[in-house]
Amino acid sequence: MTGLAVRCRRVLHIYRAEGGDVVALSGVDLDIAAGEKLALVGPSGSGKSTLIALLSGLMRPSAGQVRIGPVDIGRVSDAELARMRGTDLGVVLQGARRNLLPYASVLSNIWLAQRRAVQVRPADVERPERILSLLGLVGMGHRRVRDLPPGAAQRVAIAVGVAASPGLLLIDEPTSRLDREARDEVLDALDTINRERGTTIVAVTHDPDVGARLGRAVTIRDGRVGSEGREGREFAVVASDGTVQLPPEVLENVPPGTLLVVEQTDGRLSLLIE
Ligand SMILES: Nc1ncnc2c1ncn2[C@@H]1O[C@H](COP(=O)(O)OP(=O)(O)OP(=O)(O)O)[C@@H](O)[C@H]1O
Repeated sequence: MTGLAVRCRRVLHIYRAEGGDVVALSGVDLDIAAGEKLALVGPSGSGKSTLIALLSGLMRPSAGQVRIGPVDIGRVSDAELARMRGTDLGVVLQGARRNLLPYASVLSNIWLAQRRAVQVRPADVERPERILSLLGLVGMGHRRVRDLPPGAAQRVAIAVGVAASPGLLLIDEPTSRLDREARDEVLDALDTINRERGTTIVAVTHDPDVGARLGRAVTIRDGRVGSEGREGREFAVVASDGTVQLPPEVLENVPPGTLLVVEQTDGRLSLLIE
């Protein structure tokens, strides 16, 4: 299927924990066009994995709207959500081998991932050999997953993630613990999938080069969109409630409660400390 667009509005997510509730996301506004590639970056604990879990339909938001294509994840039935997870949404968890059956062959892993889609929309499902070729894995179909080097295992995990031809591929840390060559092969594979199939790709990463390579890098900070990098420039982002996060280096000099005067002149917006 072709790429799916994503729309998040004022997304809030709270984990109910014994020691007290944790607000993991506190008003995320984010639009991703169909067929776009995007990196989610940000400090540890800022909410990236929570956002990916919501986009992959593993959890529903506590409040706000998460829309994948035409579907509102918060309102759709459990059965429909389960169908989407086996077909429209491809998920690659952190650590390639967590996504794979180690004693099965590469081709068996791909066939298993296609089972649901073969029943629901067979016309969209590509031959496994074609998927191997998309990911630069030609000739590896009969190898056992446990015998593969880390870079190839990561590409097999991605092959499994895209096996059902999803419109949205979500991938957590696609290049962590890979050497430079393997990392480039993984990034090339993501480019090929995006270019040839129009799949929307969202990757969580701590690697700034991955963010730069994907073209758009959204920084999640304190459970919200903190800033966005495009073509080497970093931008502040206005949220739907009108708030803007100041960059951390600016925030160091502006303690909470500081009064600012906002001035707008000829397309220029200035914040002045009184
Ligand atoms: N199952 C859970 N129960 C309670 N709190 C959780 C749970 N999962 C995550 N959190 C908390 O929610 C917040 C956001 O966590 P999340 O894992 O989404 O951040 P992250 O940006 O992905 O971090 P990392 O880069 O370390 O993976 C953190 O404060 C975390 O401790």
